[in-house]
Amino acid sequence: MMRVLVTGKHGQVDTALQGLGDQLGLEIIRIGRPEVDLAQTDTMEDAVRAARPDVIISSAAYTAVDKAEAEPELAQAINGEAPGELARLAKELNIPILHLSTDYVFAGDKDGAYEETDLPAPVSVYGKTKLSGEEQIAAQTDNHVILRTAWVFSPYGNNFVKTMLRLAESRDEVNVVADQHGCPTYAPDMARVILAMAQQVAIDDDPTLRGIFHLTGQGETTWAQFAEAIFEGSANRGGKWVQVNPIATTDYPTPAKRPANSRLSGEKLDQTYGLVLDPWRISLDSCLDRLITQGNLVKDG
Ligand SMILES: NC(=O)C1=CN([C@@H]2O[C@H](COP(=O)(O)OP(=O)(O)OC[C@H]3O[C@@H](n4cnc5c(N)ncnc54)[C@H](OP(=O)(O)O)[C@@H]3O)[C@@H](O)[C@H]2O)C=CC1
Ligand SMILES: Cc1cn([C@H]2C[C@H](O)[C@@H](COP(=O)(O)OP(=O)(O)O[C@H]3O[C@@H](C)C(=O)[C@@H](O)[C@H]3O)O2)c(=O)[nH]c1=O
Ligand SMILES: [Mg+2]
Repeated sequence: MMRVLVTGKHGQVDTALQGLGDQLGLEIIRIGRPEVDLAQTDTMEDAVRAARPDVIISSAAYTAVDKAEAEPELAQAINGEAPGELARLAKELNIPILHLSTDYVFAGDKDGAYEETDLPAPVSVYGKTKLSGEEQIAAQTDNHVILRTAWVFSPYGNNFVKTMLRLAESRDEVNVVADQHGCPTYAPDMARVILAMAQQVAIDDDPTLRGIFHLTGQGETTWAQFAEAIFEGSANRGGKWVQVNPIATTDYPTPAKRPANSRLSGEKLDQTYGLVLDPWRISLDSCLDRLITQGNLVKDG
């Protein structure tokens, strides 16, 4: 049975990995706070070795994009240094490491979807620290896969879908930016693809399976259109409908700058691994089924 070490114990992606791993009969060992604090890299080694992993999935991160602007050192420790230490351990253990990164490594001024060969140029502290993590992984071991994903949503943790459903409880309309374009990605769908990739790299040393891959839901949207789809889906399930007023980014000031276009191309993943994620609208239906129809919003929220 493959032993998979995952960083993060309460996040969207680590929770989805645990759920699917259990179904597939894989041994998923999650490490995180309080025992392992990625801001204290010396807390990691014992826990990683004790897990005797066949593969490491580095998912935990400092993901509060706006707050990171005020805490750059902490964000760098967690998003930059900790992945480097994990990759050093992976190298010592002679196992592959799969590391989650973000669309926010890009500046957002490209016309089309970003490919793996496009040059990152992050415009936020979060984006800069995540790029540093990519670089530190690559510096430690060739046996790595960097998975850039985006706009992650799920029934777990904090995400835009749950924020919108929560806003619906107190508002009849909501202003949402309509000039930022990206690809919403469903955590359980990511888990399917990530575990398939992990199983493949664990048994195949082909270098073309390694390096950077973009991993996002099919299709694209804006935050405003995403919000509209969320409220339509809510209304279809007997939940509340809220009017979305599309606004410009300049009318929604935030501490962190976000890319105007961070759409990612999934072509390399499809061509190399033959893996694609589901269209985000289909996955949104699954997510809303779990949050509204099955009434998990309060329980998980
Ligand atoms: N969410 C998104 O929209 C996107 C995410 N990504 C990337 O995907 C990965 C997974 O994201 P997601 O699951 O959404 O993240 P979440 O914010 O849902 O979860 C983050 C996890 O990291 C853990 N963590 C944070 N700080 C520390 C620390 N100092 N020590 C130990 N654990 C820590 C959290 O633990 P605790 O509960 O204790 O805080 C939590 O388990 C991340 O690498 C992220 O950068 C990329 C693109 C989009
Ligand atoms: C809540 C809200 C947000 N917004 C805007 C702010 C922002 O531009 C956009 C999304 O807001 P959020 O704060 O939910 O999303 P944000 O924290 O920017 O999400 C990012 O998280 C990190 C971890 C990533 O890696 C990215 O891929 C991306 O998913 O919507 C509105 O316009 N109206 C609203 O009511
Ligand atoms: Mg946020």
